Amino acid sequence: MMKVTKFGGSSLASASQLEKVLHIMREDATRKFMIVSAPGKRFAEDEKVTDLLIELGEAVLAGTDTTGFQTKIMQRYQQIADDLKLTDAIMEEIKAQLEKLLTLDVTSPEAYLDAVKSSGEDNHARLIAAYFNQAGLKAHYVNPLQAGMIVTNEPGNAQILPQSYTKIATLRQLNDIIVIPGFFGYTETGRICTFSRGGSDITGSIIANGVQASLYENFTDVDAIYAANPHIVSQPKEIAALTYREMRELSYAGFSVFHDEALIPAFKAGIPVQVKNTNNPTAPGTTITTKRQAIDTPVVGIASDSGFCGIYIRKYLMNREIGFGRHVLEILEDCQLNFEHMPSGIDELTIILREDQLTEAVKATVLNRLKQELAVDEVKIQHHLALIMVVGEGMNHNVGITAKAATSLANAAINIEMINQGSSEVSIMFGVKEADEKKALQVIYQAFFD
Ligand SMILES: Nc1ncnc2c1ncn2[C@@H]1O[C@H](COP(=O)(O)OP(=O)(O)O)[C@@H](O)[C@H]1O
Ligand SMILES: N[C@@H](CC(=O)OP(=O)(O)O)C(=O)O
Repeated sequence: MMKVTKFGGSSLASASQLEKVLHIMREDATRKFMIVSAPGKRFAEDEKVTDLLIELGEAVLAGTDTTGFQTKIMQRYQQIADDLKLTDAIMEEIKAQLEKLLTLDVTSPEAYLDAVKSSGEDNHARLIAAYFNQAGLKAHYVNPLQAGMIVTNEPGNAQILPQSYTKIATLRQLNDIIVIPGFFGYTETGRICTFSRGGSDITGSIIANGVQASLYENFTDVDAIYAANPHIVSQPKEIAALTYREMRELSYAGFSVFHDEALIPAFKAGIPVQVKNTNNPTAPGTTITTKRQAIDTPVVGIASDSGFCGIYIRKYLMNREIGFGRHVLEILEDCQLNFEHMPSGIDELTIILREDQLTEAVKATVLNRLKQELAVDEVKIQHHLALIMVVGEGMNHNVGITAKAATSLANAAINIEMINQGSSEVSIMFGVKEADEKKALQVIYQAFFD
């Protein structure tokens, strides 16, 4: 039995948090691989080291003063090192690593920013390994390159390459605790490339798959995954068990507690994922597996996210025009736009996408091409949409889920802009105006859980 244990930024934000983490790692000898994030927030208004590093990198690229950011970043590590009474050697190493960032090649700004961002986890992994050894728990820092994390060359959005897994499997032969920084890998040409934000969860899942772990533990700052975002719904129900599919839907739709891309590697190797609380490690947490026992409640969770828009297209007899949909999607592809949903009717089609992709120039191109090449009767963009996702594997045995959610919205006088349900029936999406997002989530939650 061998576990991969990932600690998020909030679990590693200060010396007192690191003491809890040491205790967690020490009390279970099967916790062999440890994946770490950069120091996160110690309190609500605090700054994450990753955010400070992004500001530092942007200042370097803009040629503006960087000393303020350098000082703040060094102080975060120094404070931890001082409180844990670590030797000077580790801070010398971190200082040298940070100084090196200022001398790196900036010809590719995106690649440069990734190198800067990745140092948050890299330096923290070095510090944590040093701390464990000083406390008498043998640990080794292993860089993602040594670990075999080879990724695509997509800065800020890397994906693991399949050949990585063979090398990762050899990590099983190493002794003691292996501390691997999360969030980044190396391209085939040896450049650092990070996953998307929150991507240390992805590293943990990849390592769990590669070493064939018996469990992937993900330690964070809540007792469990809740049925709704606790910042919007007060005291939501804890979820004891979820399937990979449910979790992927929920995390993609707004449950930021676990990265949606972190499900696939664990799922492919059939490794259960357990989300647990560093501040309350005896709480059972949430377990994510292929199947869960007793699907008694049809809905397990409700997620929401804002920042979407809809491109509404209407054309009489659209349904008879072969290739119409393909042509619309080709225009989106040419503009490098990702879309999320595509609800349609006989003479109409809506493409839902993240609003931040639609710059004025892209918007003009898309609208012009739709008008000219497809001779549509009407095309308009609906801005500021939020999507509410009602998720549960049990929904396909239950009639009336859509009606129940829609009734709760109607009773709260919230207009439904659109509804979409995939044929797998694991989720139903409701589009509402951003201004209605919180209220909509609260009333749908009440309808299913109160
Ligand atoms: N449905 C949910 N269940 C639990 N936590 C949630 C949920 N939705 C959002 N969160 C937020 O996710 C946070 C944990 O994720 P994150 O900040 O990424 O943690 P970490 O620092 O461990 O990586 C929680 O503190 C909580 O505010
Ligand atoms: N530090 C990175 C990666 C990460 O996973 O962080 P956290 O575990 O704090 O969500 C980020 O902020 O995006």
